Amino acid sequence: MVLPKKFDERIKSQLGDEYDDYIKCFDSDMYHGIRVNTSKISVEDFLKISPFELEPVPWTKNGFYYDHKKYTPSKHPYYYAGLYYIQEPSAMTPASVLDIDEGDVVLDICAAPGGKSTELAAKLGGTGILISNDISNSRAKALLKNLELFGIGNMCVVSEPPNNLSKAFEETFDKILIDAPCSGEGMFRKSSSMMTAWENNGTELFAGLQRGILKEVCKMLKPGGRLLYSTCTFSPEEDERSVEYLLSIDDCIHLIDFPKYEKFDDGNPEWGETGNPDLKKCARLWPHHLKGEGHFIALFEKDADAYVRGCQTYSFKPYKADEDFLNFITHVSADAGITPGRIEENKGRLYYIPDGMPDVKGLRLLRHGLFLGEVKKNRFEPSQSLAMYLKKNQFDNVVDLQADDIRVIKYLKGETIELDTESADSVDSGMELKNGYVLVCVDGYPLGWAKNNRGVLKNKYLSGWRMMS
Ligand SMILES: C[S@@+](CC[C@H](N)C(=O)[O-])C[C@H]1O[C@@H](n2cnc3c(N)ncnc32)[C@H](O)[C@@H]1O
Repeated sequence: MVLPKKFDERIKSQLGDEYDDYIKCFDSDMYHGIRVNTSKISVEDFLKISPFELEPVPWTKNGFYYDHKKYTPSKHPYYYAGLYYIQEPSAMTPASVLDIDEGDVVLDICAAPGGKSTELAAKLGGTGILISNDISNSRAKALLKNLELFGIGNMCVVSEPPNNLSKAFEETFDKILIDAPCSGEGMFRKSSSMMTAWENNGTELFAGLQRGILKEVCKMLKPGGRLLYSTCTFSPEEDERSVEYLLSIDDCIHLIDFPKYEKFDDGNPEWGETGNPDLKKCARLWPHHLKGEGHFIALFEKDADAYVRGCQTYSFKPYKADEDFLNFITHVSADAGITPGRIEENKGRLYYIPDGMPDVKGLRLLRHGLFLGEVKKNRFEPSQSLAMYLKKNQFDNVVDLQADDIRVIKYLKGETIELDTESADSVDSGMELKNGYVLVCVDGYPLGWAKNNRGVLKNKYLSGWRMMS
């Protein structure tokens, strides 16, 4: 492994005696992990059905290592059911360190493709709101898909530069995550292209970007709110010195401690410019100390005075439901929480707007709330996101197949499937399958829609989500 020369010199001086241990890491493969989507399934229940042998990631409750030579979790039907996210284990740390309380309004400002947003959303447990942003529109599309796959409805996906967000969301958020664009030194083992990018860009470019983001983000945090800053790089300019930058521009913001796994290192005041001893409150994850690729984490809190500004909530003209939609929604149980008074219509597309949604008008939105489906001539077509949002028992016409049933793969590939009426595929005992929309599930977890006509299921799985070969 030939590391970029400038990086090699710097890391040698940073690590001193530990340099050789760090270099030895490149003799072995990177670590691979999955993180259980606790908004769909508890860790305990997932472990009962897990198709993979798993080993816990010691610093997060729902993270596990898997053997990537043995398993391909991205091809299993449970992945399509949104039961887990495939994530490098140290990247699981930021969202696990940022505590989320019921009803929080949360911003993930550099969110794509959603590794941390999906966990923040799961921690909200259907309460509050998550605003997930990424400056790159194409990356924000992948973010939206991952949030929808996770079954998240109380969210908004935005693609804006931070200065536009800070104009719209003054002191709005209880929690903010900045998983900053960085030089990615912790990704060198994952891909040698990261080293080429490092050589082309260096660390200064990212340090500048990070300061631009931090400057805007501190304006959006509520008094008493918490902000987590993370990178997957080791360079002091982007870690301790970015933290010092934030402390220098806002007197109300200070670093706070958080519980650290025993193999996390403290931040290093000597790598900053001010020698601020509080930098020890940050955490550094090094690949030669633990089973992960590396990360840097800093947790901040904004001083709270008596006054906490509320946020202006989104106002909309509630949709006057037409008959086709009303017919469909009778099949959805009330505990799914889709109250007709909070539905907005835009050119035939219906969105459920969760309570407490901030005013997002004027922003470049990819999604606000839960996309329910489209009203077409004489019919309502439910969306893929609605299928993923619902629990099996919240729809009254369900086909539940087992993961090893060949028809699951056929369904995910977009094929028509036939039901074996003899063996009663609809697991809901006594429930007779009706013609019309059915929620297709795998082992009790929704995958998408199909339209039943006497045991023949016409495939309605979203074409862009289909399983390839
Ligand atoms: C480290 S990645 C985020 C990974 C993501 N948090 C996850 O866990 O999947 C950084 C992201 O920041 C985005 N980005 C870069 N500059 C930005 C800016 N000024 N404002 C918002 N996002 C930005 C990039 O497009 C990139 O997707």
